[in-house]
Amino acid sequence: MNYQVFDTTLRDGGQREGISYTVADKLAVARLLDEFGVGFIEGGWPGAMPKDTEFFERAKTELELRHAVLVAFGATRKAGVDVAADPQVKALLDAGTPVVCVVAKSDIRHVERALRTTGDENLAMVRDTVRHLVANGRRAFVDCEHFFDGFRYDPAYTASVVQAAIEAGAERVVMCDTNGGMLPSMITKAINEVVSLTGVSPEQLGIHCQNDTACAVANTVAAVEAGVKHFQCTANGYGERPGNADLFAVVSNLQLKLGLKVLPDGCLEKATRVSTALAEIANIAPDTHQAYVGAAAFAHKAGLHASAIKVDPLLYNHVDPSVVGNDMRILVTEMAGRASIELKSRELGLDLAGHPDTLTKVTQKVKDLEAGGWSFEAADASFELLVRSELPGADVARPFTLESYRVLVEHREDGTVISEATVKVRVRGERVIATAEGNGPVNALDEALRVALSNHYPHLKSFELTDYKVRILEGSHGTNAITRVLLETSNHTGEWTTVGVHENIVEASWTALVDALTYGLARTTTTV
Ligand SMILES: CC(=O)SCCNC(=O)CCNC(=O)[C@H](O)C(C)(C)COP(=O)(O)OP(=O)(O)OC[C@H]1O[C@@H](n2cnc3c(N)ncnc32)[C@H](O)[C@@H]1OP(=O)(O)O
Ligand SMILES: CC(=O)C(=O)O
Repeated sequence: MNYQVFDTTLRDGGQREGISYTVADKLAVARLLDEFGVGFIEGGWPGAMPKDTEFFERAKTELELRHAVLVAFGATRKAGVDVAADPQVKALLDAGTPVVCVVAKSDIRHVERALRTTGDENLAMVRDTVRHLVANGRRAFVDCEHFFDGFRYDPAYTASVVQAAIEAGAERVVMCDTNGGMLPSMITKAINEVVSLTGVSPEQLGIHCQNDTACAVANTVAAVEAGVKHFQCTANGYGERPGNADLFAVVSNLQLKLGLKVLPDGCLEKATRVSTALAEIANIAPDTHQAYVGAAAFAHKAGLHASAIKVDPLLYNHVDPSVVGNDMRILVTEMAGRASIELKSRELGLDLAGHPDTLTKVTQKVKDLEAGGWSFEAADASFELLVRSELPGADVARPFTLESYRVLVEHREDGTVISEATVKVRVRGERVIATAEGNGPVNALDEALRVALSNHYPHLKSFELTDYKVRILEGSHGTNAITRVLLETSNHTGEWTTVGVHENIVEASWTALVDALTYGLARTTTTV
């Protein structure tokens, strides 16, 4: 493959606030990145952190990579120090990777003020380090820190760093937008100028963009369009400050928009799964709105979109979601039209194509309910029950009818608070009264209802309430706010979400609870 996809999730990605990979995490991340087909995995800075040193040690026996080669990251030798005597450079060789990437100063202001040395000594540091690495059998890449800022300030000096690295044997010189302040047009201009100033081919250059202008992906793509074939990215854009160029967006753009083959066959469709798995390991909630791989990347809310999608999904999707392993979803909200309802119902296994009246009724009902505070967007189970109840010959068998319920909350002298609920229901012709305690009113109601239904529906036992979200919505008069409850229930076959809305939180919860049990029982009994 002509292109070098260089991943630095384990090095620059780890510089994101909140991420702290263990060595086991790092090994797991490397395996996933390899599965995704990247060509290079920068694993960390051996010698700087014990965890990174251990990672490279363990990688020697525990990592079997199919696509990628491992890269150790470090810095050029210290100013005034013999390269062979520099312990950081020695640690890079000890890591035993085929490739080493060293960061070098390429902005004369940094050389003089941060390194506190001369331009000539910095060039010698670059040359010595690259030659030493190459002499020890390593492929050497050089990350030119603050390349674009430096090139604007003193083009001749920055160009001389590039030339020094190439002449010493560096395979790639990577132009880093370290402060992330560039825009795509600035990247293109600088690359064209550096190529003509140095005579270095764009193919010998690489790109590494921080995301401080929110342009890291665009800047990376611009560099590739300018002829650069090595690009550095991180999974999900993790990295220092606002992060780096998101690997998944960059490779998807290059493959799907520019038609460049940057990953091995069959890898791009793993993007969504790998992105989510890497978020789990980083212990960061996946960004649902992330381009290409987010859960909402192909989620459509607007009725007009749905009506066109009904004709052809590509009318409102920039690519087929399956090419990156994602799915399209239709959201049902007050913005839905009949087409949204039809498509969402189809997603849930209900064909409403021959039921125009039902479509109209459900659409209006959703709009009316949402105006009153309901939200079906995240409550597919309640939506499905609503559709089924509007179908001709309504096919939802309610497992019980309610006569009444009552909940008491008791604060005892010793400070404990106990809730007790009594429900009176009719189940298959039988009147049942059941009472139960719980740690809160909703828990007590749930318990009491289960007791009441358990003889007729023994598999209710497997249902578990897994999430309970409450949102207080402003009422029109300020004082009469209403409550929306979203309830997530699961059993061994899956999970489902229901919604309830009322001025009274217990009643809102009861509505969501009844839908949860009704829906769950409909899925697990043949009687419904
Ligand atoms: C742009 C980037 O993101 S590059 C990646 C940056 N990543 C990290 O810094 C994470 C890991 N870093 C560390 O663990 C530590 O900073 C270490 C181990 C590398 C160095 O720690 P210390 O020796 O305590 O030095 P400290 O961090 O205070 O300062 C950095 C030193 O490296 C020098 N340095 C900075 N860049 C370079 C370079 N490209 N080549 C050589 N030396 C460099 C600085 O001049 C400074 O030297 P000094 O100690 O003689 O003043
Ligand atoms: C090397 C690097 O991470 C940077 O310059 O941003």
